[in-house]
Amino acid sequence: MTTSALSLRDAGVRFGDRVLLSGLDLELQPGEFLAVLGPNGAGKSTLLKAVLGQQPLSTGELLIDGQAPGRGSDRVGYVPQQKSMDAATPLRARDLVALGIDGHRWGLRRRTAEERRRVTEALAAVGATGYADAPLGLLSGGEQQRVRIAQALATDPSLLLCDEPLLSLDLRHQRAVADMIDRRRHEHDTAVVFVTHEINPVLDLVDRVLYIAAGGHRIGPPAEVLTSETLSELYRTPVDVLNVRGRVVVVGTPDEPGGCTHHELTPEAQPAGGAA
Ligand SMILES: Nc1ncnc2c1ncn2[C@@H]1O[C@H](COP(=O)(O)OP(=O)(O)OP(=O)(O)O)[C@@H](O)[C@H]1O
Repeated sequence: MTTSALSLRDAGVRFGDRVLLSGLDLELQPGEFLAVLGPNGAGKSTLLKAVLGQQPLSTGELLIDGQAPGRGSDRVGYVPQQKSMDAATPLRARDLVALGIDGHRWGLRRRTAEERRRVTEALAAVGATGYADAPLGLLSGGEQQRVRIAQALATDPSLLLCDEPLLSLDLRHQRAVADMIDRRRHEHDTAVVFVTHEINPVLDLVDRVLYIAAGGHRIGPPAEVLTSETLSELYRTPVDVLNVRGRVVVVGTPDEPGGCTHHELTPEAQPAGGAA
């Protein structure tokens, strides 16, 4: 039997009286693409922190490739939420990627030829060779995001964690970044955990969705989880999954500012029975 890239058994996280996650069971297979959805404060980033070994579980068990999580593990690549980089930052794209390989080591030392080759390869794999030596602060948001992904993939991890990697990218760059991650998981069997508020750009790539809300969580294929019935149960309030002008949108969630939608689904992925 294949070892799961990520295994969660009865996993839970609570802060005082506040239960964020409980009874979470998940076996994520190598190469599988899991989208993690849910309103602000639901616990999506906390789940990533648990996988990174930065947040202990309150209950249950978490294994990566059959082993306990640990900080600085080569087995896990992490693309953190995008923060704009200071234009004056002295780091080059190449330096950031190199930190993905040896950032956990203390002190200055000369990088080996093998390490330099891995950095060059990682940059080439995301199409960033052209700006490998450019200062990071001068790159566009989309270019910086490619470099972050190169950094996360430089150690050839078996599990890639992405926290809102499409944030502030235009549609073309969203697609390019999503396709890059998709190619990686197909070519290297890298499992992907992809936290996002906007499912639409990756819906055709996603194998399963983990939707976390105050009423608990659901895991399954998008067409099973993203339905009026399931989301109404999760939010404990009537929520509709609608088809509007050829797009499916989720309306009625308590976290919608001014009633606008936060998920848009493509018509092909419209959950059975979920459209108006
Ligand atoms: N160490 C901690 N102690 C107490 N509360 C915490 C701690 N870490 C996180 N929280 C709380 O847990 C909740 C979940 O936070 P988390 O960042 O996981 O949410 P999220 O689903 O990623 O939200 P967003 O979509 O806004 O990024 C938040 O209300 C946060 O304040």
